[in-house]
Amino acid sequence: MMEQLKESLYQLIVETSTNLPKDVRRAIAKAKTRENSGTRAAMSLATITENIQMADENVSPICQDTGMPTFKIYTPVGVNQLKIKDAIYWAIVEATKHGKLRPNSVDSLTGENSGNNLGEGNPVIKFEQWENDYIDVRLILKGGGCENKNIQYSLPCEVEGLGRAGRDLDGIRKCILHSVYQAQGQGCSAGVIGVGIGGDRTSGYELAKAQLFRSLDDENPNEQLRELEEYIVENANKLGIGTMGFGGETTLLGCKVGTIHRIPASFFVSVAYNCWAYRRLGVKLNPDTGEIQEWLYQEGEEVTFPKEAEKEEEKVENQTKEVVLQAPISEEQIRELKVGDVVRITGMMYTGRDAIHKYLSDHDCEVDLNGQIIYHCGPVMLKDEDEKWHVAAAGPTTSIREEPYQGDIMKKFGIRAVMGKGGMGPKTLAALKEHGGVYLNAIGGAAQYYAECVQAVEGVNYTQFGIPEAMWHLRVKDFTAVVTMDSHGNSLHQDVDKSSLEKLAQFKEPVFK
Ligand SMILES: O=C(O)C[C@H](O)C(=O)O
Ligand code: SF4
Repeated sequence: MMEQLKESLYQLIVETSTNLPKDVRRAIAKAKTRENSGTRAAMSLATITENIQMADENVSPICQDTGMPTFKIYTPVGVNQLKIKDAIYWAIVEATKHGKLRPNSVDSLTGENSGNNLGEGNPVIKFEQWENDYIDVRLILKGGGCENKNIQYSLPCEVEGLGRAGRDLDGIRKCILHSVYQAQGQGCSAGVIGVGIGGDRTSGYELAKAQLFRSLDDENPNEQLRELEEYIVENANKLGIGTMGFGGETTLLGCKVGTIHRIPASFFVSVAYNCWAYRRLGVKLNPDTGEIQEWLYQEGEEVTFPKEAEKEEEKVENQTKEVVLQAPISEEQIRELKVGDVVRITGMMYTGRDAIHKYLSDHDCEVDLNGQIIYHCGPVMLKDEDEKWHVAAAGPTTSIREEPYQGDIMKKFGIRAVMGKGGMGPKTLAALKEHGGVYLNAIGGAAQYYAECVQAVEGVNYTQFGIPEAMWHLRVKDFTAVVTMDSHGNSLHQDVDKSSLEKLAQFKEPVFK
């Protein structure tokens, strides 16, 4: 029983990380039909769908951030839950060893990465008992970028763009619309939101996250909530934020709302935002043997995607101009770039994310970064038999976290380009103008697509910060990204934020009485 149980849980983890469920694939396929070919949105979606296909074929992580593994388990009375826990720990360690999960468990005080995804509070495992005669195990791998966009409202409140939100269905409606606006593209839109109405601050968020275990195709049995869910998806998609915040027709793939009782003084609306890389699967297990009896969320026809990212990239390039960037880059080259240009990077780039940015703000760098490109990325790395490193997954991380440091670091070390996703703020924009730099936006979550652009790992520094936080020296070829902030004070992110806030204000009038 134990061996089979371990194996079944291992399979669940691997499938969840590498094979996007069919209900999510259907929603993404539908979003794709709404975008016109030749737009940045169509290009992003083509990259995303090609990436989904590659992850499936390579049995490799869809996105490099394999999140905080969270299990929800129902067991028949009498089943030993401690044994299941042990089997999960084993499977998590094994999946990490094989590059199916990124080592993601970090000591909050020392910053030390445990290396195997275990640690105080990790993974999250929640048990319930039930009267059924099988074990139901569900797993969600929700990454950090979208987790950071979760938001909780306490009613009544004043909602930016929408005015007062009272303690009623219409107030709830305003909070949910606002939650989509405030996420912009930073949680790798188009996303899915789980909403919890009521509870306290903790159980409200729990409820919101539990909604993410519903199928995208289900229908809320509560008529008022069903209407609310439909309204939100329809109207959030009018905000024009689009895939990755590039503008476009689809901003939200789904909205699932649940409600629990509250106490008289509190009225919370909690929103859990999940990126398009909505990795959650489930299995029914035989309680005697541990064998998988059935996979969940996998009803219906296969949904596969053609490889057309390259074609869509070329279409967008033809409308602007194709620029090949190769470090070291001069200030003059950078000044020629404008928002909207598609660049292809060939040559070297260096990864650097949270720990590196903090460190470099008051230390020298072991690498000469003059004229170089910094990639906000925490990859999944694997070592081969010859002790050589290989990139197993390497999409961008949310850049805005580096906002306090970025401008100063670019100036201090002569960095000419930074690449990540979601854009950066006014401080960085001003520094790009002053120093001569650009911000490049890669497609969040497209970890397989970009891993294939990496030809060699030529070195690594700062491994003491852990695998995702180290500075990896990557030799790449044809690594495509869009200039979304240039050295002339232009920012696509600022523009989309402004126009989506204006659109949000159209939904001020009461809808649900
Ligand atoms: O940690 C990462 O690699 C990415 C993160 O999920 C993010 O969206 O910023
Ligand atoms: S990088 Fe994007 S797709 Fe990946 S976990 Fe973060 S938010 Fe999700």
